[in-house]
Amino acid sequence: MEVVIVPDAKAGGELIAEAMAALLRRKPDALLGVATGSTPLPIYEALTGKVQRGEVDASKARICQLDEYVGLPAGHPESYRATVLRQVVEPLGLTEASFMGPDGSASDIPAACEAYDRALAEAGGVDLQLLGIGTDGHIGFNEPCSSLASRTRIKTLTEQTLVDNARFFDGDIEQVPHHVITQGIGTIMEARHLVLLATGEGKADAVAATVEGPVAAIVPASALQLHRHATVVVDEAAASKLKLADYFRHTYANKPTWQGL
Ligand SMILES: N[C@@H]1[C@@H](O)[C@H](O)[C@@H](COP(=O)(O)O)O[C@@H]1O
Repeated sequence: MEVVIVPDAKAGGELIAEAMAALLRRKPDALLGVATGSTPLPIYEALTGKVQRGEVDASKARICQLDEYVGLPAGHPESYRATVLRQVVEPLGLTEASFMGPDGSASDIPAACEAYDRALAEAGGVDLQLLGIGTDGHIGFNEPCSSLASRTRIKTLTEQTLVDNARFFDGDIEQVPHHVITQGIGTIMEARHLVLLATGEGKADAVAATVEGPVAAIVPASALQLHRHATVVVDEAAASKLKLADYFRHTYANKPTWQGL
């Protein structure tokens, strides 16, 4: 696992967007797994800027979703499908034809979950999966004690996540769906490159447990320790509880430039 400490969220966004652009230059039809929440917004902004300035061609890129609420009416602005279309697909100049996501309004949820896992595999697998992290260490919507081998399936949100996400629903916790579909941890681990961005002091405990704690289902993001190509990008605030922060700074500062992320 590589840990990169950046000065702030904007620098993290720029660094990761450049890694995505480099991937698209090598593989124009790369399948990019995207995440929702506030954290990845600087990535999408930076990548859109690169596309608009002609620094990278994203016209063949394919985008896939990490997770989704269950039971929101189709087209609800806070569904993750609508969010990803608004924040990523449209700004990159893509259409829904380049986009894949699980169907949170399906009548047969287990079938929809299986279909999504199958669709990801049939698409050749995810090339680069962006991840945020919940304050409780979740990735996607894999809450603490999710199986580290889990596949895409339905999950129930913890009280903490309901509280954290109420801000997207007018601050009203009653409006936050209790159930979600999420790529499982086993599914996420099949992506060829995992890139987790965490910013702000509120994520410092979760980051420390993810990077320096034991691999344990109580901290779902700690599964990244078992991935062959996982990059954790953190700003100074989110890095503030890392014991090895100076080592991480040193290794990144001395990294050969050809290596990329
Ligand atoms: N399902 C999403 C996660 O994918 C995201 O990482 C997390 C953190 O969101 P934020 O980046 O807004 O803190 O929120 C939600 O729970």
